[in-house]
Amino acid sequence: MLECKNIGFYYNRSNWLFRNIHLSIERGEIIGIYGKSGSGKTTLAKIMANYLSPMEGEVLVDGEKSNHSEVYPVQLIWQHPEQAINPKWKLSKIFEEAKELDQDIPSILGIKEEWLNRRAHELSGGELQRFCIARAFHPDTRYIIADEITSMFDAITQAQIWHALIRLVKERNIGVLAISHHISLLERISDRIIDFNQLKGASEKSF
Ligand SMILES: Nc1ncnc2c1ncn2[C@@H]1O[C@H](COP(=O)(O)OP(=O)(O)OP(=O)(O)O)[C@@H](O)[C@H]1O
Repeated sequence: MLECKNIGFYYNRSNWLFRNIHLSIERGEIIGIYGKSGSGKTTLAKIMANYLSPMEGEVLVDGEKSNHSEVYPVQLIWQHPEQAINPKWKLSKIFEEAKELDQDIPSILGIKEEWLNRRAHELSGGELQRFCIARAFHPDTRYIIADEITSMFDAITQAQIWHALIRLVKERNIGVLAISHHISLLERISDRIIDFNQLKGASEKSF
């Protein structure tokens, strides 16, 4: 289980962004989360993926705090794939770096052989995002935080990407936190849905 226990965070000492966040994600479960722009969803995602440290509380991954191992078991996928991939690299380098990736992952995600010889700016955002998703499926990954990962794409691309991602996480028993402003998308993909504002307001309740 991926657990947020009593998490509190601020960027500015005089103004807590949120406090008392309690949230648990089981392996194999997909939780959808929505909420007002600027409410702190991306910040919580960064805390859960160990990019930021909370001022209060702790994140436990299957009962353990981060041990700063090489590959963190919680992988974050961002909204903007073009910012997550070095523009100078040929895409084949993504897979050269991620040597331990299962062979079947690129084809499940619809990654075409011919894309591997191109650089990031020679692919569309939807094509590029498939590489970011593939890379997140390291054998050590147990949880994925998906922060608005398809919001820039058309409905068909969005459906294709989520269809593949759900197949991969269910096969591998990976827990997912999906952040989106599109509640209709969350309704289609999630096992349960949480309003981030409720999460922020719930001092005692655990989600
Ligand atoms: N590095 C930073 N330094 C200072 N303030 C920040 C920083 N990053 C984010 N913020 C502020 O923290 C608040 C929460 O931002 P965050 O990106 O977590 O919200 P969000 O709920 O994900 O928003 P959106 O739905 O628009 O993506 C915002 O007011 C934002 O301006």
